[in-house]
Amino acid sequence: MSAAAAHLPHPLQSPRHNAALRRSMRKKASIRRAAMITSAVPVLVNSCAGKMGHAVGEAVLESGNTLLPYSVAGPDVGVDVVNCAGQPIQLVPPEEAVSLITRLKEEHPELIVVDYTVPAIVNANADMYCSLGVPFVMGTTGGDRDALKAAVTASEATHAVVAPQMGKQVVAFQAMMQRMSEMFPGAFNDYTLSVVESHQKTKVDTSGTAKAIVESFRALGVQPFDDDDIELVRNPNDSVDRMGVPETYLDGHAYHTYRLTSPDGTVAFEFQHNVNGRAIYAQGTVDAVLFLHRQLYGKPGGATQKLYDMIDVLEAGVMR
Ligand SMILES: NC(=O)C1=CN([C@@H]2O[C@H](COP(=O)(O)OP(=O)(O)OC[C@H]3O[C@@H](n4cnc5c(N)ncnc54)[C@H](OP(=O)(O)O)[C@@H]3O)[C@@H](O)[C@H]2O)C=CC1
Ligand SMILES: O=C(O)C1=N[C@H](C(=O)O)C[C@H](O)C1
Repeated sequence: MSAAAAHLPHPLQSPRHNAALRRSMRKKASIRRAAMITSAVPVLVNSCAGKMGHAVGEAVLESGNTLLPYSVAGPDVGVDVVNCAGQPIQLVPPEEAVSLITRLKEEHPELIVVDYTVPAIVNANADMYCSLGVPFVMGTTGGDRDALKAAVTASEATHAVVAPQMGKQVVAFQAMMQRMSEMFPGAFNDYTLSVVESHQKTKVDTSGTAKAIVESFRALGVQPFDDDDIELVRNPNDSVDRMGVPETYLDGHAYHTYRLTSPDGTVAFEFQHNVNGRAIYAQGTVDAVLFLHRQLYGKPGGATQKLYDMIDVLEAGVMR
């Protein structure tokens, strides 16, 4: 070493080097965090025997995440195995749900459950996931929604995304109506509301999305309107002739029209969201799974909320 160099600070101690070292350590930590949250998320979908569960199973695989090869199905399911994009999924009866989920949670500590079952069991399933401490995305509609949300909020060990609507653009419309009602409460005072929704004939309940959006119309001041006032179309002929549903989508469509009319009949507003197929819900569900996983494992301290909805997921900017 030359005499001049002997007077220079050792490179490992120079301020510039230390700053570079800190930058490099920060970058490595961020890469480690990113690796953790972009590694495949293990997902159990109940029930892959149903239409939405099946579509979500395929979307999980398509997204490069891990679809676990089991699914809790209904009590009367006629087959043992269903095929999701080439992957066989073993169907498990509801009475084996607790032991299955307990085992899967041990094997996959970052397990997230997705539920697309039936309104009659939505509360029982949510209570089960809460008691098992497994995070879940609840797409199933109906049941007692207040009790469902209260169960998640009160639960000690779990977190959930609960929403009747997972389609990004419909969620954005829902958020817009909610914002409008908060910004301009009473803007539609005394207007008359009518709502008609058409779905496949197998849908057993009233649209959960319509119910959620009607809440905003109530806050905007419309004349008394109960959820029971929502008109349901389940007859395929009416879906085609009256609502304009293409015949190819009779087995999977969701057409909603909300009409607001002023007290003297001189002003009218109409809002529509018409969805054919199930792709936007399946993709949104995967976005919700990744959002929940990121909340739980992607940041120091974990999730800040117990209960999220799809407006939270949309606001996080993570919907594709
Ligand atoms: N959040 C959103 O964006 C969306 C929500 N949905 C909602 O998702 C739900 C499911 O819709 P969809 O897939 O069309 O309905 P399906 O009837 O096609 O599927 C429901 C499935 O749940 C099964 N099931 C019944 N009981 C149980 C049980 N105890 N445990 C596990 N599975 C059970 C049924 O089995 P079986 O037939 O043998 O009884 C059936 O396979 C509905 O509430 C619907 O409104 C739908 C689309 C989008
Ligand atoms: O059952 C369906 O199909 C749908 N259910 C959800 C609801 O009830 O709001 C969402 C969409 O309408 C499709």
